Amino acid sequence: MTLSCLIYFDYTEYHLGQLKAKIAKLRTQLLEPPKGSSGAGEGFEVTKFGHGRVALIGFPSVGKSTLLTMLTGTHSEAASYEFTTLTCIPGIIHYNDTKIQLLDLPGIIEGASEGKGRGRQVIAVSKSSDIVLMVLDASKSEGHRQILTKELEAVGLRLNKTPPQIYFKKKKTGGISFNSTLALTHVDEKLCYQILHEYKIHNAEVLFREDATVDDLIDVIEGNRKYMKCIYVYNKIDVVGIDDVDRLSRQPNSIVISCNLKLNLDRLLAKMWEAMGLVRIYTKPQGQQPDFAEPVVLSAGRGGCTVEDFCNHIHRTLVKEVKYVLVWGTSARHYPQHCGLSQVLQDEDVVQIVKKKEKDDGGRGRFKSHSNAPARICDREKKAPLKT
Ligand SMILES: Nc1nc2c(ncn2[C@@H]2O[C@H](COP(=O)(O)OP(=O)(O)OP(=O)(O)O)[C@@H](O)[C@H]2O)c(=O)[nH]1
Ligand SMILES: [K+]
Ligand SMILES: [Mg+2]
Repeated sequence: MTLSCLIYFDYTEYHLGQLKAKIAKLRTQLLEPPKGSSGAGEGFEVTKFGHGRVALIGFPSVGKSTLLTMLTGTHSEAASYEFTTLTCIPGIIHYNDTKIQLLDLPGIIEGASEGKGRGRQVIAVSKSSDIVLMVLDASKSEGHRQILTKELEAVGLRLNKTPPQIYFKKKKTGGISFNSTLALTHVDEKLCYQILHEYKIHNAEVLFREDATVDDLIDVIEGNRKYMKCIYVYNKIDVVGIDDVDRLSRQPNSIVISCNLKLNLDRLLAKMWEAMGLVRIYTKPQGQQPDFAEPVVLSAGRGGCTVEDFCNHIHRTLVKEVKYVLVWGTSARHYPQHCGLSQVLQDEDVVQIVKKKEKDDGGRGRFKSHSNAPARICDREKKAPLKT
């Protein structure tokens, strides 16, 4: 069913929508890196390493370098003057049997997205990361968080947001078909046409599945937005009052720390790990103990990490050979559970692949010694021991 828009838009609304589309278009053109370059620039071309990448973003002198040194042990010069750091400095965090690359970056200021300071390079590096830690000085203006969010939004980064629920597909013919599954209050058919017209799109299918805004529609048409998780890290809580600490720590996606007093750094690591959505899978060869020393580490992504993702990670042709898999862990209803390729795996699951030509050994040779098994599996086995 199509619900057309019931509200009345005046001229200003249409005009504003068109203007927004024009600005978004120009910005995209402006930000395109020159052909053949990654957009990062000298001092910023750091090779990816480990199971995930985290960027430290913030105003100058909020304590980014101090934090990198504390969390990774890699020294990054810290000092009381602004712009101490001028390039990208990588370090490694070892956490939960995984390696996370942490990147220290120069401080950025208002206007960074337009190239002020090393803003462009810093933002290009953040875009290549899996999550962002926005480091803020707890004693400074709270407006800093909004300024930085705006700078990152200007270059297509969307922090702690999910992609708009708008289906959009360009067509070769047929004109524009505009539909929605609910009443819309921000965009109507005419406004949508005008915006598509701005992009010289005359044939397309548009379906609104939520009451999205003009900005959401432009994001979907532009298609190059990056949706990332961001943790707001309020540093230097040693110099502010307890009321401020309390207030800041209650904000969503936020954590308060003090590098000087080594306060709350373990909680920061746990929060960072959680935000990264990594899934550790332990493999168990036929008739042998699981390999608890080195997990296969995958990113859960939006749809979760499936058995198929796991197989593809090991070898690209493996999927074709799989009859089914045996799974132990929180994703299994009973031990071991026979699963297909679509089973969504969870952190610390144990997986044994049974290939088409192989005989199922029933998961034998498992967990004789539980000493180094993931805690969740040990707990479960204590309650209902496995038959071997
Ligand atoms: N009081 C207090 N000072 C801190 C803390 N962490 C860092 N600092 C100080 O803040 C100053 C700036 O630290 P840096 O680590 O250089 O900050 P930065 O964000 O890397 O700065 P730029 O590289 O210039 O952007 C230094 O004098 C640090 O000693 C903290 O937890 N409390
Ligand atoms: K500094
Ligand atoms: Mg620094």
